[in-house]
Amino acid sequence: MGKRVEDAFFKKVTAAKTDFPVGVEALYEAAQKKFEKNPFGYIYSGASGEETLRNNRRAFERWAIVPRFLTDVSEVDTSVTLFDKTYATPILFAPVGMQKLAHEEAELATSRAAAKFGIPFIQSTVSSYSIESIREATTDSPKWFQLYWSTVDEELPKSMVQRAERAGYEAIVLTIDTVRIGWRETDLRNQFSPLKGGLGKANYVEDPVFQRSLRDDSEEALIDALVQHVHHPTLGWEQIEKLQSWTDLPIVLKGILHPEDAKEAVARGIDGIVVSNHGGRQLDGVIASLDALPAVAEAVAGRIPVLFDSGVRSGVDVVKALALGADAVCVGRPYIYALGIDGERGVTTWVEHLLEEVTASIALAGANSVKQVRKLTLVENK
Ligand SMILES: Cc1cc2nc3c(=O)[nH]c(=O)nc-3n(C[C@H](O)[C@H](O)[C@H](O)COP(=O)(O)O)c2cc1C
Ligand SMILES: O=C(O)C(=O)c1ccccc1
Repeated sequence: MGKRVEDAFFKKVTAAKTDFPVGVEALYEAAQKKFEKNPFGYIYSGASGEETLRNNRRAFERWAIVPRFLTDVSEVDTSVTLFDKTYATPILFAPVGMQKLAHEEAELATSRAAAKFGIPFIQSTVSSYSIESIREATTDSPKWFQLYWSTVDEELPKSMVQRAERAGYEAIVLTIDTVRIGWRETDLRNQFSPLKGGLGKANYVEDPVFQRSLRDDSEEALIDALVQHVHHPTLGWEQIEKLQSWTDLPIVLKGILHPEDAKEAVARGIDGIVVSNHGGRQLDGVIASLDALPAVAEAVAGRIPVLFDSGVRSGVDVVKALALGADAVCVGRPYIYALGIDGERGVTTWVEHLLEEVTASIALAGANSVKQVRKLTLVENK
């Protein structure tokens, strides 16, 4: 007898019909039906004319995989090693704030779903549940903390980093592309601001440093302080040096698009970067994230991990991003749609589909590990 091959597709297609939407179009449509108009607008939309949002997807469609055959792909190793830790898949959940917009259980549900697969959950500074309560919900699973700097009081980011460290988080992801919020026309039309609604306050209200910045105990004072702390237009390398002095955790800069910024990060002892344009939500008209990836990966030349996000919607997309130089890939909106559609169960089903597609795609491309995926040939479609 030869090796028995597990074909997840064959099993699924012959099993009882799944009631969860299959594929990105169906996921989007189901989410649109389920969500209220304004939160949905906030989640799906991009900045200004949404040129970058569209280009993030177009960039994926421009690349084509040139597969190899007649190699043994009976076993596919999807694991990756980042900062000396090995994770079962090359996927991470991108930091998405205020997940109560999608579901009452918010990050408790998404972090639990991620935990089932050993997927690192990157918790946002503006999450709906605090660092401590998410830790409680998912004690042993890998979690990273995304930091928004505060220009108003630098003791606040320091305090948050220390809380994340105490809670056993494994890395700090400093977002550098949100010195202020992008020009979001859908939200302007809808007059919608989740911060104004008090969402995203959980990490702040539980922080003693934040408490001392409140002028009184009104809801208005709280929201005012929240908005003040989130913006950080003076963020620079000087502040990053302070961050490095506060923690021994790996520091990852999220939002790199220029190879020179990537080189600077390496030179300054940064541990990792995320090539990202924030899902087209910040400056519209910037380069598609996937178009920025090859040059950034070349500049980094394997010295630190290069992560990628913005526009990943399928297992094939994951393979393309890895082949173009990413060491691992973050997904944003799709897991939030799945959360809104069916809570923890929805996110779990969506991840199952994604991972099965990742494995099938790697094998069909003629690779049997992430290392081999990174050597695949990709060409630009004519
Ligand atoms: C609703 C929403 C909220 C987000 N909140 C944050 C956040 O708090 N911090 C952060 O660094 N990025 C945030 N992002 C950006 C994501 O981390 C990620 O860069 C982006 O969603 C990736 O693109 P994708 O949605 O096309 O996968 C948010 C994105 C969305 C859609
Ligand atoms: O909406 C976002 O993309 C985002 O990153 C953000 C930034 C500050 C406050 C709330 C959300």
